[in-house]
Amino acid sequence: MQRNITKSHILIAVGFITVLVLAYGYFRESFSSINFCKPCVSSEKDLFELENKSDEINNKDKDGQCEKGSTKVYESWIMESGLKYAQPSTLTGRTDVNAVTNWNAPLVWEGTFDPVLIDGIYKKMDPRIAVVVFAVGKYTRFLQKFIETGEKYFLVGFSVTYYVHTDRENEVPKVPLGKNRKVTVVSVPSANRWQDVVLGRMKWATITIEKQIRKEADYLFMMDIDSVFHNRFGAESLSRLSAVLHRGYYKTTPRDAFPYERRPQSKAYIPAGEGDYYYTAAVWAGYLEEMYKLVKYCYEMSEEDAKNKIEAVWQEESHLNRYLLTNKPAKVLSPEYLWSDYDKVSPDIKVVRISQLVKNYAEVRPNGGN
Ligand SMILES: CC(=O)N[C@H]1[C@@H](OP(=O)(O)OP(=O)(O)OC[C@H]2O[C@@H](n3ccc(=O)[nH]c3=O)[C@H](O)[C@@H]2O)O[C@H](CO)[C@H](O)[C@@H]1O
Ligand SMILES: [Mn+2]
Repeated sequence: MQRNITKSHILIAVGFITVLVLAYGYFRESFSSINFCKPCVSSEKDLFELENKSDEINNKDKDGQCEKGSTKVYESWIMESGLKYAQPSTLTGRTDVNAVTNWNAPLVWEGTFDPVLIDGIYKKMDPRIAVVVFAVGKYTRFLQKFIETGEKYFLVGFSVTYYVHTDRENEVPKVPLGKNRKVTVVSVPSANRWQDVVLGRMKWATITIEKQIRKEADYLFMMDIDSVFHNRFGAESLSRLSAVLHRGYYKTTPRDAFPYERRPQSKAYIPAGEGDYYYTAAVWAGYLEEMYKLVKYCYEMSEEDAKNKIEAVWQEESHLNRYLLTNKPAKVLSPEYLWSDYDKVSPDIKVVRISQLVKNYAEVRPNGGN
């Protein structure tokens, strides 16, 4: 009897200790997560929500405060009081285009936002924007115009850093920059195939984000360098994840005719009957950590493909489209956010904000071709 009682006691005691240990683990996590980093927000009134508690904890400095930029900016929609702008209407607006996706995300066109208001809202959050571009081999020739026009039109008044990845550092031009804007040069190896540069962007961007950008930015843009800004490209482009409709397929192309990867052997495979839109890989953007996840995904999937001796039909663009099929973007940007000088501007494009240059593929690429 004595022995039985002792046994039950031991069992109860063990059970009790287990509960205590589990409870400790649980509460420890909750306590850490509610100890969030107020000093990271630019003012008391700017209520950035902070997520991903583990990142947040890891990034605290020795005073227990967050380094600026170590957390993600979560969007508050607080407007500066007294800002003057036109009254919004519930009845009038763009009727020639659809301004909302079927998952209820904004589809952004000229005329669907007020530039003063939207910039005002985002400026209040004071986000730091990273623009990741590659200029490998002869593509350094595009840097001057890209940065020069970027300074005129791209997120003017915001903090912007262009991370120029190149194998020809001495060819990076010195372009006069606005306040809180700079160029950071990152050295990458040369390549013999343009396909390797294009895909290599995913690898090198992953590395630069891990080593540097993560500490320095809240939003990240991935962009082709062979482009020129022509008009305002502002805060309406910012969201958790923003993708741009490819100008070639946005009007009437049936989804089965999108140039998705169609071979099941590739990780980028999208079967017939699926897909929303065809997005370009020449402009995509989002919260730094969301973009990190996506860039790394494209890198890892292309590595998987390489192991299986396959390369997706449009390289990282195919993987991007595969990802965005299941992970819907928070904003879809119209082709105003990447047009091409090869194409006549269509009447629904009221403003070309940035456009790809006509280039001699055979001359500019290391292995020619297009
Ligand atoms: C408008 C559009 O849809 N663009 C996509 C299309 O690119 P494009 O045909 O516009 O390709 P591209 O020649 O511009 O290459 C993409 C980018 O890679 C860099 N680069 C490329 C080659 C090189 O030798 N050095 C160098 O720096 C540079 O930043 C360039 O802008 O197809 C590519 C994949 O095939 C990518 O998905 C591009 O995003
Ligand atoms: Mn391009």
